Amino acid sequence: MIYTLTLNPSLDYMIELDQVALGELNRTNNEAKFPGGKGINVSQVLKRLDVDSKALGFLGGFTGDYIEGFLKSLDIQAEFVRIKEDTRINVKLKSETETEINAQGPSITKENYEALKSKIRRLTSEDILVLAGSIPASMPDYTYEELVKICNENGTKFVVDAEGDLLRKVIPLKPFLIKPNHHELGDLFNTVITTCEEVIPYGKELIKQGVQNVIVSLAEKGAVLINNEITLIATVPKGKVISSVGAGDSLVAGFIATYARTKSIEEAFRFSVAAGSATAFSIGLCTREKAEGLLPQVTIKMQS
Ligand SMILES: Nc1ncnc2c1ncn2[C@@H]1O[C@H](COP(=O)(O)OP(=O)(O)OP(=O)(O)O)[C@@H](O)[C@H]1O
Ligand SMILES: O=P(O)(O)OC[C@@]1(O)O[C@H](CO)[C@@H](O)[C@@H]1O
Repeated sequence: MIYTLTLNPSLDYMIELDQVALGELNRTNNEAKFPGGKGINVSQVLKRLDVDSKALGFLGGFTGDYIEGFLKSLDIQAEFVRIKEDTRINVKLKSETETEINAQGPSITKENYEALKSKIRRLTSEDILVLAGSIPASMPDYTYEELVKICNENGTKFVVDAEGDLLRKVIPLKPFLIKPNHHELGDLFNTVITTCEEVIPYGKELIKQGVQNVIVSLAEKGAVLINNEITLIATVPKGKVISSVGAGDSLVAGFIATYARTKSIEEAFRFSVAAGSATAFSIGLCTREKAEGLLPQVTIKMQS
């Protein structure tokens, strides 16, 4: 079974305005609410690709009820630890450019965390755990490290989509896949990366340090996959970006779903890029049809 873990889910409140005038009253042209948080998005895209998963994490308050109800209506299995405070609300503002304001998240008690850990302890070598997104500010930055050590004890494969120290600390623990974007990769190595070619030496260094597969996304500039055997560079489809929220999560879901079906890294990478772009070109997350429609535009080049 595929499990997704969202320790800091969100109700994503998307608002569209022609222009934002700071310090003035602004009125929207359009608004929408979505259940969000990276792991929850991965579960939603997996569902659209006909792959079942179970969503884990923390949910609380009216925002937590909304997300739980929404997942239920989509027939996505979920087993969240209920917490006292409200799940956060993240604001996604679309005007001439995209701006995101992500909240820090609720307090998590020791009991909440213990309850979560006991769920992770039940996973086996047949399972895969996707740890995605930030963690509530009240939790320490070794949280993912602690959780993936439990995975390693039980032979559970794991994928991490996170940034900064959360990501850094899991690298030696041999994740099956990590998916930093080029900014996040640059942060890991204290440098600035702007092209697919510049990604390669840093990606290879991550493989040396223990990562099994790394996909680095560079939005419209392409994506790079590196493992012990191959380095692949993908072109990205062209189109009108409606909202890129969840594009990275769709890439992760597209990769996992296709790899599970075909065991081909190259096919999985190609579909993952199409799925990421299909989301960027949609309101909300991609559909299977939209991703498949973009596949012919994704070309893969093998690098030495
Ligand atoms: N402007 C764009 N045009 C086409 N495809 C895009 C664009 N932006 C994102 N994508 C698609 O989405 C994938 C992930 O995008 P990106 O590199 O922005 O990841 P991310 O920063 O993790 O995304 P996010 O955090 O917004 O979910 C890209 O590999 C690409 O397939
Ligand atoms: O604050 P985090 O956890 O890093 O990111 C959370 C978030 O921006 O990621 C998803 C898109 O990838 C959104 O649904 C959500 O609001």
